[in-house]
Amino acid sequence: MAALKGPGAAETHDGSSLRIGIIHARWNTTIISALVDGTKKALKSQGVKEDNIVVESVPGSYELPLAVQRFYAASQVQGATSAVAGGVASMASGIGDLLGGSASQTDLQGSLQPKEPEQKSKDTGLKHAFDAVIAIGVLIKGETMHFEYIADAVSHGLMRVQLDLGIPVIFGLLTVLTEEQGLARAGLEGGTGKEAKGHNHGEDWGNAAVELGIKRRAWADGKLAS
Ligand SMILES: Nc1c(NC[C@H](O)[C@H](O)[C@H](O)CO)[nH]c(=O)[nH]c1=O
Ligand SMILES: CC(=O)[C@@H](O)COP(=O)(O)O
Repeated sequence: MAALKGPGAAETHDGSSLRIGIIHARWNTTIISALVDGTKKALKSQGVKEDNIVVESVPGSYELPLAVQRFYAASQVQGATSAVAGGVASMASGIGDLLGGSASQTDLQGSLQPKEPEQKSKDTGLKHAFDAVIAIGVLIKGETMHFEYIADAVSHGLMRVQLDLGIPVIFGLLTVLTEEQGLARAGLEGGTGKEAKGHNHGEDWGNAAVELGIKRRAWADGKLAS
């Protein structure tokens, strides 16, 4: 019988034009690493290219809301800078065209020279602002009220950043009462090897980022599902 609880079958989308940011806390690293892996696996299965997944970390979950905000702003700066650089490059190539130098390279005597092989940039990823940011953290209840305060502050902080920025901020925050609960939700129930069981919630977060990234773009163009 299909599971009653959970997001159901993920919608499939072509994520090949998306640029996704992942920002994760480092507290409870074993669980975090599995969640980040699960997230990346889902992103890639929906067509997002490795080069277009940018991963950053912060010490703890409390740092996530500000980090998402600034991380996204950095991607906007990068997008604007590369657009300007692209404009200058195309102007330069236009000047080259006027001088007759774009199709072939000539030396001063005018003899035909072989064209230099095109320089392949090492960084081949997209440079536009992120289409979605996935915030990942794991809060485990301890002896004090620390957990409750952080869980509340981070949840509200991430929602606020999401609405302020108008971009999908995927809520990848586990708020669990025990380590076992955290391990199970990262697909690590029963161990970290082949025996590991449990649903890795990172996969849902990756799928949600692609779906929302694509839908937000369509909505921005006034396109609605018919
Ligand atoms: N207890 C957990 C924390 N605590 C650390 C805070 O998030 C924060 O880094 C610190 O207070 C400095 O501002 N973080 C988690 O991600 N998970 C926890 O279980
Ligand atoms: C970092 C703290 O404030 C720490 O004392 C929280 O303790 P607990 O996780 O046991 O509530």
